[in-house]
Amino acid sequence: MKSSVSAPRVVLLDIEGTTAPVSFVHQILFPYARGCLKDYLDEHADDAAVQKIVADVRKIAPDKSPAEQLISWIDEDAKVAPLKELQGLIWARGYQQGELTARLYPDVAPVLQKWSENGLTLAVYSSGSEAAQRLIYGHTEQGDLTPLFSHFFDLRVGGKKEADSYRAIVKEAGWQAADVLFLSDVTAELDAAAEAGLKVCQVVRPEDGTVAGTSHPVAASLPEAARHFALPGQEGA
Ligand SMILES: CSCCC(=O)C(=O)COP(=O)(O)O
Ligand SMILES: [Mg+2]
Repeated sequence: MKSSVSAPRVVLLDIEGTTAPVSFVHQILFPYARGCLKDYLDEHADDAAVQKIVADVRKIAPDKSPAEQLISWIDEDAKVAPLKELQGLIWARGYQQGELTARLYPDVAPVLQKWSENGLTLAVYSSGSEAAQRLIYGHTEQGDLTPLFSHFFDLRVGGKKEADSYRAIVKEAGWQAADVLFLSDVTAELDAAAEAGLKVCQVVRPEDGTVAGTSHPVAASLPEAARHFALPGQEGA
């Protein structure tokens, strides 16, 4: 009997914990930004982008020095737009100078290639800024993967735990919610996406120690997620 459930046409992917190890983000990227932050703010004090970031930080936290506030946010892993914008600017220098290379899980690049070759639309939704997303996929150990993606969504559409953010994404991209599969390691993000009508799957990477939830399908890798949703790229699941 033919299934009445349609296969996804679009795969929307979280980054940290889904395509890139938490350890790469927390042990490489965040410390790199933390170490350079004060010097970067001083050296780029005249740049319009930095001035906007500092003004945005002052609006949120008027009683603290912007640099100290930004460092506190890094330490708390706060998903705050001005911090994410600044991290993207700082990491750009690291990638350009060859000090940073993005580590993805080994299954990721082959599956993304396979999905793209088979006509699936691929998109990113991460708390990291669009610039940071383009950097990470532009400088992977497997080369530049940015051409595989049609859209890069960040906190400008809203927080990842808000259903309205997913509604805004499908509207902006002109997709039908039911055609989109969202992959993330975070249950609250999946709850929000499911509330907006997206298909969802939790990626539970053993290396990250992610705790599996009970309300959504679970996969230990992208090939396993492909198998759940009858997508190509199931080899290696
Ligand atoms: C875009 S790479 C850096 C990721 C990052 O800054 C972050 O906060 C991770 O958030 P995600 O939404 O990808 O889990
Ligand atoms: Mg994540």
